Amino acid sequence: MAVSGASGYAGGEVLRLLTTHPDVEIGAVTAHSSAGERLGAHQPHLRSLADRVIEPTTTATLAGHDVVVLALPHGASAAVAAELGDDTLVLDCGADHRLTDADAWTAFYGTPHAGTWPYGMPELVLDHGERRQRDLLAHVRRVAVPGCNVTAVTLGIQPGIAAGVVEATDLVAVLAVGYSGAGKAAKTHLLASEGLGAAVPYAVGGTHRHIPEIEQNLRAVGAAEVSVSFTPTLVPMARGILATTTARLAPGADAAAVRSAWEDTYAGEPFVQVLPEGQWPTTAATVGANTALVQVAVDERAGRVVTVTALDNLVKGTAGAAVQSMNLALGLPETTGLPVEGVAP
Ligand SMILES: NC(=O)C1=CN([C@@H]2O[C@H](COP(=O)(O)OP(=O)(O)OC[C@H]3O[C@@H](n4cnc5c(N)ncnc54)[C@H](OP(=O)(O)O)[C@@H]3O)[C@@H](O)[C@H]2O)C=CC1
Ligand SMILES: CC(=O)N[C@@H](CCC(=O)OP(=O)(O)O)C(=O)O
Repeated sequence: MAVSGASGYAGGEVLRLLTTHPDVEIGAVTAHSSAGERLGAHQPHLRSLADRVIEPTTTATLAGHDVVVLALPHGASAAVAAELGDDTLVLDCGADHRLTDADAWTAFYGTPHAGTWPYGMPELVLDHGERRQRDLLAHVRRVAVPGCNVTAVTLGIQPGIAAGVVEATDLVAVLAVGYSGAGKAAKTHLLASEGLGAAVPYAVGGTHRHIPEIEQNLRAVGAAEVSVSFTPTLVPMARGILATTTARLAPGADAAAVRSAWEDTYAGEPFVQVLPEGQWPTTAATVGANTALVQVAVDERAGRVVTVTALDNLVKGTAGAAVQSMNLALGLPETTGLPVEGVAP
């Protein structure tokens, strides 16, 4: 198996998970400007791979691998994937192949649409619970790994939409997000003097590129019409997303129906846990784990449901989702090689 973008945050996290995956042998590690350097210079925490040499990302270096993970900047993956055979399993951690609507892609990303691949969110409820997305991932050879913020919002609110206990036309999502979500290349995000001790909103006012992806997911769950107001805020932590999503309670729904919608949706899910009533998720409890922690409550006064999801953007938000989808595509047990325990404090 090859990992492209191996010097970056997402590629590094894929490699960390693969070092303990029993069915995977790590082959080429490739990147761009760091080609020719030791992997250990970029990923000093990956001791067993430290002496690997980063290769350039070319057809030749990726050829001959059964599985290729692409963790490249937006726009770079389509050309690379086109050179890989149809029998190679390619998992794209970038956004290029997530959206089905080419117009929505162009509106939010400003480039031509590269196409649509099977979507790598196994827990996504389809058609009000008839199926889950995992049912569509067996034997696929292309996977679009979801956006990390998208995963947090979708997992948080989808039980209410599937069960019809919330309205999907007035969703408000506000997120606290860690800096690693922006990637190593985002140097402006790394000015410690500005970032430490500050909460910094970005992509405010309906401009964030994850909005059409969230709406696409919630339509797949069963919402006829979806509208989401989405506001992320950078907070001084390396990893983590805490997504708070609120929605109007549907007519006739009550707190008991809301509780059972959330608990029933995630009862059998290995990587999504609805916490006991009254206990709220924290990002700290998910660091390093392929786990999303979810809680829900009804704000009777406001007539709204409030759901909070915490996850590690680099694990359940990217690399863990990639490995989970890889397992499904290869016919391996879905949980293979994926930690559910976090690191604390
Ligand atoms: N960080 C996160 O939480 C998440 C990231 N993702 C997605 O994963 C992808 C990677 O993100 P992330 O790891 O954060 O980014 P980084 O900036 O940390 O890493 C980018 C990687 O891509 C390589 N690269 C840059 N340009 C090219 C190119 N033209 N051809 C080949 N390789 C190139 C870099 O190599 P080099 O260093 O050698 O130049 C580096 O290995 C992005 O699409 C991102 O949106 C998705 C979900 C969450
Ligand atoms: C802090 C930060 O900037 N986070 C990124 C998350 C990126 C992500 O999930 O990946 P894709 O870009 O592949 O969709 C953001 O909000 O855009």
